[in-house]
Amino acid sequence: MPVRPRRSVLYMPGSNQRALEKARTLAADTLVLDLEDSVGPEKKVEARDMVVAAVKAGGYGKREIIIRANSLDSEWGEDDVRAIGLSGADGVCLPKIENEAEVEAAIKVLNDVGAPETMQVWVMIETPLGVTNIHQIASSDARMTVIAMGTTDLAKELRVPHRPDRIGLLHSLSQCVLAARAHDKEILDGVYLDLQNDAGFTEVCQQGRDLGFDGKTLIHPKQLAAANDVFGPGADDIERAEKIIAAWKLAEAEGKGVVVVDGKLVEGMHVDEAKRHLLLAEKIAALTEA
Ligand SMILES: CC(C)(COP(=O)(O)OP(=O)(O)OC[C@H]1O[C@@H](n2cnc3c(N)ncnc32)[C@H](O)[C@@H]1OP(=O)(O)O)[C@@H](O)C(=O)NCCC(=O)NCCSC(=O)C[C@H](O)C(=O)O
Ligand SMILES: [Mg+2]
Repeated sequence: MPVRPRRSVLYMPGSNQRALEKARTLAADTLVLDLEDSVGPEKKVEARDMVVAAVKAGGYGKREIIIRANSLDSEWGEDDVRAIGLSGADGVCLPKIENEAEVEAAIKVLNDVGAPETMQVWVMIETPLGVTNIHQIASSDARMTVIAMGTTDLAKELRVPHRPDRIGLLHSLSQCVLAARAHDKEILDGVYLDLQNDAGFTEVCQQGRDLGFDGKTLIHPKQLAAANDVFGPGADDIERAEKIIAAWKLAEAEGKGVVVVDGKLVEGMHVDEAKRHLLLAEKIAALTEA
């Protein structure tokens, strides 16, 4: 899969015009314009029209634009997916996915409406059944590129408390990371709800990165800087990646398959990792270029 930065993925209610406007100026890699849980039933249709109009009006620069639809089994889901398919957004996010058939059903709606082939499908895993079936879900159609954890719903369904160490969620989170990697998908950590606790937010970002997530889903602009920092390659990573690649070139010229950099053994897989860090850093820089 091509490398694409998704360090910071900001949700906003599709019914909030000010947020849809403000998002054009925010340092988010991806925006998720929500039609599901943050929009009340009486505003669903209006919000759908608002997000489609906002995407068509443009002004979001190089930010990736995803629209979260209502479930296909709700009264709004199918019309949402149809409208999103023709909206010009980069993808549709499907909430509470529990099996591959639900993904295929949404893809059929996209294909029937003539959505571009490049339109991505994101799946949200936020129920015990979704976690249990994650390998089947992660192996579905090539349009399916990203798995996003819905940890608020999942914690409720599992009946686990929101603890700082997320002990009750760790098994599910790691299962989903494993499936994402096995099937070459990207995976995003869930949201952090306590907007007053900046230190706690940074810690949970670090935990997510260490568990293997590519980025974090967010609910407020104040969370962007820490997520971008934690999930981006830092200056140290870039310096080490450059050293590894330079040392590897020399080693190759000498016919060696291993080399030691700053006292640590480096082999081919470290070189691949170093190249990925540099590519990600390049793509991040490109996002902010005019
Ligand atoms: C949580 C909020 C309701 C707080 O909103 P507000 O009181 O307006 O915050 P501020 O006054 O601090 O806002 C400051 C400025 O930033 C803009 N803003 C705020 N939030 C966003 C946002 N998400 N995107 C874009 N812009 C935002 C305000 O407009 C202010 O701008 P300005 O006028 O220039 O001062 C609010 O943050 C919010 O609604 N957040 C998103 C909630 C949401 O989308 N929820 C659904 C997705 S998460 C989910 O569903 C969980 C998942 O499914 C699971 O199960 O885990
Ligand atoms: Mg949810």
